[in-house]
Amino acid sequence: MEKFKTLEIVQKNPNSSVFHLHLNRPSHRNALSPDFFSEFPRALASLDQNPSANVVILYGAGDHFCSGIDLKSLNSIAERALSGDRGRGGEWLRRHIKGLQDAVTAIERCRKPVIAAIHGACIGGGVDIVTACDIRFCTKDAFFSVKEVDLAITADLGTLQRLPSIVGFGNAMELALTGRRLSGQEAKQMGLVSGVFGSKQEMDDAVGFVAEGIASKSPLAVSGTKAVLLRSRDMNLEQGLDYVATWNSSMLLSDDLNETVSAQIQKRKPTFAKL
Ligand SMILES: CC/C=C\C=C\CC(=O)SCCNC(=O)CCNC(=O)[C@H](O)C(C)(C)COP(=O)(O)OP(=O)(O)OC[C@H]1O[C@@H](n2cnc3c(N)ncnc32)[C@H](O)[C@@H]1OP(=O)(O)O
Repeated sequence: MEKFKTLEIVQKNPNSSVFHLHLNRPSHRNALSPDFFSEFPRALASLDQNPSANVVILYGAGDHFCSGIDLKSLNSIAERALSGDRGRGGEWLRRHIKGLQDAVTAIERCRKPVIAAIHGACIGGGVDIVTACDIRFCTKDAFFSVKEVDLAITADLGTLQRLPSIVGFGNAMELALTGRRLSGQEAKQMGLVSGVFGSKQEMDDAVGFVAEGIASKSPLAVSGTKAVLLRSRDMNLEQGLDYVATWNSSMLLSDDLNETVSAQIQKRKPTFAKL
């Protein structure tokens, strides 16, 4: 497995198909550096391609989940964009931002579900990341902030596009315009997270349980559910129904379907081939 500077992939239990991906720069509160943006899509692609991995849990190492963009990297971005011709600098900046967006969207490109387990701060770019995740849980001491507006930035790595369908348009607008801190408890009430836990250990245990449950299901059906829900989010009802009919016309009649039916009749747990 590739070694990363800003990330660590851990398979806690060799018999489990749940893999952990740690944002691993705790001395900087897991601030998102240029190295992170090149490593993150590679890490997710490797998990996508790893037949032993069915589910990924995303954690932050140390006291916080993520402190957002590495503030020092913003200077070098500005310097590069402002050196030389304005138009060409702007064109470079547009491509650069799209590259950063692409790194976050790697979460959605991963066919396996990615679950965010959030403790401490989840700020700015951290919110971009967790809103691209498939499920979110947090501790009661977690806090969230769509902080960009306070740095004179229009958030540009996905929060403004993904947050409204998670918490509703009005809540997303209020959070993004104020940049205010949202507590773990309020994040649960708003629907940003599916559960809030008293301690990190409690969250780790509960998230591990949820992940193992998903990992025990047909990997084909799980990846199909992720793919179809994500595409349907961006389509109207008719297009979404058409898309899932086409999807299932090629993937419904799998060995996994026979296996689940046989297992139910034989009162045993089903086993599935890897994806
Ligand atoms: C093209 C643009 C694309 C994307 C743009 C995204 C925008 C954003 O992400 S906006 C959000 C930016 N982030 C912040 O404003 C958060 C800043 N950090 C904090 O508020 C706090 O550090 C904390 C996360 C609440 C944690 O507090 P604490 O535990 O007290 O740690 P500190 O002592 O503050 O920090 C320790 C150490 O980490 C460094 N650090 C923290 N955050 C960042 C960061 N975002 N970038 C770079 N470095 C960071 C901090 O400077 C300290 O370093 P020392 O060298 O030890 O002093």
